[in-house]
Amino acid sequence: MWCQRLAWLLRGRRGSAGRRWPWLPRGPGPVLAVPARCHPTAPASPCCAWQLHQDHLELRYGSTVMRLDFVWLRDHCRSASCYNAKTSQRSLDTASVDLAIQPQAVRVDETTLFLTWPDGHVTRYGLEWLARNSYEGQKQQVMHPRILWNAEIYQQAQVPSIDCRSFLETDEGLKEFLQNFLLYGIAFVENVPPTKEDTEILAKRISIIRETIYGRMWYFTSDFSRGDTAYTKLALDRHTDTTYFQEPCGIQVFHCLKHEGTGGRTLLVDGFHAAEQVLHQAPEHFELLAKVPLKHEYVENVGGCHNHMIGVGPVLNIYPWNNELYLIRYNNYDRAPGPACCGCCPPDDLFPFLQVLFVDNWRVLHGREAFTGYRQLCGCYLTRDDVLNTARLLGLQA
Ligand SMILES: C[N+](C)(C)CCCC[C@H](N)C(=O)O
Ligand SMILES: O=C(O)CCC(=O)C(=O)O
Ligand SMILES: [Fe+2]
Repeated sequence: MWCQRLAWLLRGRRGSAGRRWPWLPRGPGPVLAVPARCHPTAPASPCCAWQLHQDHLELRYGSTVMRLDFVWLRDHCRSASCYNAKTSQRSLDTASVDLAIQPQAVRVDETTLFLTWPDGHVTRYGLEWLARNSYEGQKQQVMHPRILWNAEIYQQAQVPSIDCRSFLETDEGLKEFLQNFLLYGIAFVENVPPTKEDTEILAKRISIIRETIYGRMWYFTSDFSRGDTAYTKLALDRHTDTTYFQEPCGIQVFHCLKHEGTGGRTLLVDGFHAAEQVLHQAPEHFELLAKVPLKHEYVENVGGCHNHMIGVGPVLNIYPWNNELYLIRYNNYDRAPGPACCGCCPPDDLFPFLQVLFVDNWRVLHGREAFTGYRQLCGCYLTRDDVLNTARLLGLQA
């Protein structure tokens, strides 16, 4: 049961959350004078009918049957005194709504629901708006469309890299890039001059750079300037970064500026795909990975750098209200002493890259092969909200 529900949530659909608005009143209350019977609206809109119940209105609009609680209907009123359309903010004090409120009169025409409340206040709702914003309407929407991948799926999909100029200069280029990023959790920009400054321009096109203990834009090479394996020539097995932050960085940008030597290829694993495999093959392990909190820490005492960061959380982080997996925290290097963790990362996906790579650090694990010679990368972390904000402004579902 748990297993099945999670299976489709991994692919980014909305769950049938167990409980509806838990803060709404339930149980006996005054019964409406209007008997519960069906009110078809004008013959011109046969697709809409409604029925009053004790604490809610049932409204059928097209194929959507909505259960609209009276408190919800009063609270969401879009009249000028209840809602500021200029700021898109609610002005109504929700706490002032009588929890036993019932409308005095209800009318529905082809496009609009009209409610008159006991104090005479009138609320109007567009039926389209209700269908989009009601629980039932939202439940049907795909919240975060995703394509889960392994090496074969990703290669077959032939996801194009976006040209740097198109990314920087056109909304279409940026939108295509973000669509790929949202679907796969990784996306590439090609033909970027190999400098930190050019990489920064790309980062700023989609987000705000998240400054961390590593700085804002960083360079790194195998000089052990920081107390971390990333600053060596050693292989790095698959991991997500900053697991030792309370909120791990949302997105990581990598740009390989120079490599005179061998090896050093980037490994990428879609952690959500891996989680899905675990869910099917060993649901009890999935549950363990979702339940057992692990402590991660970053203890650094190298040169002038002194840091002690701690972040705690399970490997698989799941929203309790809809069972959606939203964040993977997996870094065996940075796991602090404590309970053991089950390895959860099946096959490796290998990517040589010279382009700028954007990685969803909440979903996709990265690593690298050991290498020889001089290898220099630059990059930065991005704030997740700002990337999603840019995507939404371009009309994408994020
Ligand atoms: C990316 N940059 C080189 C700046 C830092 C690397 C941080 C490495 C750390 N072990 C972690 O996984 O979070
Ligand atoms: O050197 C690389 O390609 C990646 C190193 C790494 O994991 C990191 O910097 O976060
Ligand atoms: Fe890393």
